[in-house]
Amino acid sequence: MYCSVWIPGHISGFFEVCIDDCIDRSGSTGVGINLDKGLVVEVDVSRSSETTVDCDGAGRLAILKLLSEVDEEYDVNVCYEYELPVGMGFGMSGAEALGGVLAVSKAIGYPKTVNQLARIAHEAEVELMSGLGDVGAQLYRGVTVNTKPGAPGKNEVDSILVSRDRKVHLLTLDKIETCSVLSDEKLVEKINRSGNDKISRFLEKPTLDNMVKLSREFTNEIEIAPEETMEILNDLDTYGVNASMAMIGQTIFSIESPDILSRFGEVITTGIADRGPIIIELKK
Ligand SMILES: Nc1ncnc2c1ncn2[C@@H]1O[C@H](COP(=O)(O)OP(=O)(O)O)[C@@H](O)[C@H]1O
Ligand SMILES: CC(C)(COP(=O)(O)O)[C@@H](O)C(=O)O
Repeated sequence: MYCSVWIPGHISGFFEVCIDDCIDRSGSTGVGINLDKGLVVEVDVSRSSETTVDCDGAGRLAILKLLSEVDEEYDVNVCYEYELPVGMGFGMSGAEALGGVLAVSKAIGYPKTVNQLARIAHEAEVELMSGLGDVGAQLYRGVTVNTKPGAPGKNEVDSILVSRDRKVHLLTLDKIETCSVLSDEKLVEKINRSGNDKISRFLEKPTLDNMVKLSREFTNEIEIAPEETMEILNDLDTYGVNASMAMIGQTIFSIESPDILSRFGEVITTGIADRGPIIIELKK
């Protein structure tokens, strides 16, 4: 049994961490952009005497959680085709988890709604601290505004529509392990103070340009950007380019002037996703 799915990449511009004992209330609020580059997850599944899943991280945990709900045992072979780099703030761990459960449920014919599946992926992400709001946002297209934290179905995600020709330009520098930031209490306090202010101010003027501007203020205030990233952002200021850091990775994103951005390294240009997850192929 085989299934392949596609999940959009997601950049968070600013966010607030909201951890609760109950997974349905645990996650984040914040504003982000779903990209038309993302992750393809392919799974090959066969019946077995013992369940095995041959990948790591959020994808593995999410698939194991899903399979713990069924009586049969399966061998799951997982293959990822990353259209964006991992660990650089593109929600690839969320895409692994969401893509994994969507593909396996289809492959084994275990019917569940999108929110039921996404809740499992969200739970895996929150348990590993590899993401908080990505899975909830990745179900949608465009620019997402997460105003109530929690598992998909219990959270509240609004969005803004932007013209199809808007692009996002990305300069990827290095990885930052998401859980290393989220497990630092002092840092989370700083993130939450700043994030809360940016979300309110975004809602007063919900535009893509304002999103990038507020993201940049957030980046300045939370002080997690490594020196090289901050230097490039400051240089971009002198050229009048509105840019910020993708949370949480050493990636600079901008919605203008790819020519100026490319003076600092190779630039990836992507559109803004006009769809959420899709099933590419299913073979029983
Ligand atoms: N606790 C963990 N154990 C194993 N793998 C992990 C863990 N946390 C994250 N990962 C894996 O590390 C990679 C990077 O995750 P993350 O830092 O969340 O970056 P991204 O910004 O791409 O979502 C992903 O493949 C994810 O599944
Ligand atoms: C910013 C982050 C907490 C992590 O994002 P990533 O590093 O891309 O997994 C995200 O999940 C969010 O809640 O907005």
